[in-house]
Amino acid sequence: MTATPPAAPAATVVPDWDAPTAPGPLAAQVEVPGSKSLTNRYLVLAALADRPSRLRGALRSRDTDLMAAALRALGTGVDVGADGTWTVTPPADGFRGGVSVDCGLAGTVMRFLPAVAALADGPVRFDGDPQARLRPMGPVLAALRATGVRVDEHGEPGRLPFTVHGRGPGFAGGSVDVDASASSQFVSGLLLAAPRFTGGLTLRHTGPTLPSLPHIEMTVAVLRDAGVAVDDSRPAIWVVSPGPVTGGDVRVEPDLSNAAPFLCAALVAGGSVAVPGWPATTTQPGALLPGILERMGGRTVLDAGVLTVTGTGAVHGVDLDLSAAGELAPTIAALAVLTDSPTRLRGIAHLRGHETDRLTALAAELTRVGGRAEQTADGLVITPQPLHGARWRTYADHRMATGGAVVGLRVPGVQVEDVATTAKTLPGFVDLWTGMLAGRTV
Ligand SMILES: O=C(O)C1=C[C@@H](OP(=O)(O)O)[C@@H](O)[C@H](O)C1
Ligand SMILES: C=C(OP(=O)(O)O)C(=O)O
Repeated sequence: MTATPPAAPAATVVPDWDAPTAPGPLAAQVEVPGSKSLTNRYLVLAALADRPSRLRGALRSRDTDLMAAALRALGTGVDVGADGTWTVTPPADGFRGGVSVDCGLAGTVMRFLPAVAALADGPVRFDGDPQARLRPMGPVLAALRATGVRVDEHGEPGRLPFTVHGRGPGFAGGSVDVDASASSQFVSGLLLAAPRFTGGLTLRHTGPTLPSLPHIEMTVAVLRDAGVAVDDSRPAIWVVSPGPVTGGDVRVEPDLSNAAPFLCAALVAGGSVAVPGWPATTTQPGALLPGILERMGGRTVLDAGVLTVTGTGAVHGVDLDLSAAGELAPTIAALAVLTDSPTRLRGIAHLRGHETDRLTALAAELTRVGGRAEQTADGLVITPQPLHGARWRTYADHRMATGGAVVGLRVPGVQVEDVATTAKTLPGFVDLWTGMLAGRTV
């Protein structure tokens, strides 16, 4: 008799997703859900505000659910109505300590909430997914310590897990030097809570580079919209005055970075993809997409708030500094392997500290499908080659998954591992993608 090994529990088996090839030129409209970055900023500001707020068009996803859960643990009321409107009620008696925050893999949760926790009336413990424990946190913890907050680290220095010992509503804030070359979120997180420090905050960036400047401008813009005085007149120095954060109603823009794979599909397959709700002006780094896609062979038209991208199937390589918009890099890198000339992406060394080491992950997966992809000190060089199907690994990274979908449009047999990881910021991704390929309005 042969002994059969016990079957693995069914729940651990996640089937790969066969990325569909494009059936022909596209003619689709895709309604992209709300911006992760704006939703999580508005949630934090609403929790710090002087009255309840309502968020319309907010993103419902793992990262925003984690932010809501953390703010609830700290004593904030966060309710999602049947029509998708979020109501946020700040805690009447200040933030509650003695609680834990699960950051998942969300940079916005792990970087935005430690400064809020400094206002809590006791210790707040932070932890997250195994991969979250690899993401850099040190400059945030050092800045809090420099202003008198006790922080206990429980693992590797400068990483999750750690405990912030809240100083209560009388926390003074002060003046800090922060090296934010590894993530703009170090700056954003400290600035967002700063109006509630009794002395406000002066923050000076000291590092050699500063990625994702639009995301810092987004932070300054949402603070000003909430009535907070922010002086950003000197380069790399921000001064936030103490004062009330005005609550109220806000509408969240669509997530332009999540629009990227859909818009890229028009270049790869030919035809057109339209995204409604495209803002005329925005601080989202996705605002750079039309210019990038034009350089790569697309035509873009913004008319009455609808961005339409039209392609022919011919895609060209580019030399691109993506430091302002690093979160677009996985999608652009996936597109770049389908071009007729090499691409160089620069200014994105900090992607090594994203959901995964994205430069290593992209080089590995683009090579696995037959492309040539080499890492440089601050980016990637991608040279198109004849491609073939393969299992596309995703490393728990939503943008690796959507990148695999882009490659699969042209390359038969791309099987995307754990496509459900897209739920980090875009839970309905597969339905939107298949709807787009069927030429529907989705
Ligand atoms: O503040 C934000 O909402 C974000 C800032 C950026 O982080 P980095 O500066 O770490 O790249 C971006 O990549 C991330 O997706 C969202
Ligand atoms: C870098 C990203 O996320 P996070 O907010 O977790 O840093 C991203 O969404 O590309």
